[in-house]
Amino acid sequence: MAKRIDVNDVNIYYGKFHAVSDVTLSVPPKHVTAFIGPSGCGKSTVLRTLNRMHEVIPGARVEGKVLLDGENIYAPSVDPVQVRRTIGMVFQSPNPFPTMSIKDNVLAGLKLGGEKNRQRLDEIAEHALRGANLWNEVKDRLNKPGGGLSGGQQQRLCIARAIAVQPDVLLMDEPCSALDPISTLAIEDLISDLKQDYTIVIVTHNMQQAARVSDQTGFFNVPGVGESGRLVEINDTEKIFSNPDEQATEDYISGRFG
Ligand SMILES: Nc1ncnc2c1ncn2[C@@H]1O[C@H](COP(=O)(O)OP(=O)(O)OP(=O)(O)O)[C@@H](O)[C@H]1O
Repeated sequence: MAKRIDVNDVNIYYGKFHAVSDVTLSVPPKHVTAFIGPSGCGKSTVLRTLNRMHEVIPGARVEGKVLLDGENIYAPSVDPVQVRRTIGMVFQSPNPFPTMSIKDNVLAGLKLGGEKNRQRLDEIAEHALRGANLWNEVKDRLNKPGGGLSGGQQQRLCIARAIAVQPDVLLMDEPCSALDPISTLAIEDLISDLKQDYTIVIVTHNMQQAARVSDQTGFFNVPGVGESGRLVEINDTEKIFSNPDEQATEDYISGRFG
């Protein structure tokens, strides 16, 4: 079930480096939210705090609250592994297990969770592969290695793996940056389909992509080298790209910097 995320006054550190300052934003369910901004402004860092992936980096820490339908995912009683199941992530380069079969790749997260019923696993694999728009291309070779698929197919396999565990939210960190234009369009179409069921947050370098796929867009910026990144503005995508509130957003989207 798609859920809402509220980020309240979040500050993010790598050791002593204060990488991102004072981020407050809301991500509505069944919408696509895009994060854009110049390199190093903290887009991926903020994305990783939304499912506690940030914590796997030694020395990294977060202050503030991230609420999933009102529950703070950083509360001491919350298990970060469970958070990462509920809030799934798709990475920049497709990262299937290359020698593992296509089906087992899709089911990797579920099997870790202990599900053993074969018929149930087959149904879930088909459902996830259909959801990721890959079923027709792979249904006759489910037992062949995931590494044998094209880059775009591998990325859709990773999306199938992420949705197989039935998350509430999908985070995508530049999911198309390693893909050709046709595979990119396939993933963008898929994102538009997936938002019927999921809350989606995507980091992208490609402003046209943000304009094409997202409902709201957050623009991040960093004032200078070694300074903290900040969220300059978050608004409806149409507004960000036509009439943003902040001059810095206007300058960025019109190509004056970054
Ligand atoms: N593992 C890390 N250790 C230390 N500093 C890091 C680490 N990862 C990122 N940073 C720093 O945090 C800041 C934000 O980085 P981040 O990768 O979030 O930016 P970004 O906007 O996603 O950049 P890009 O568009 O280039 O991917 C940068 O100054 C970066 O050097």
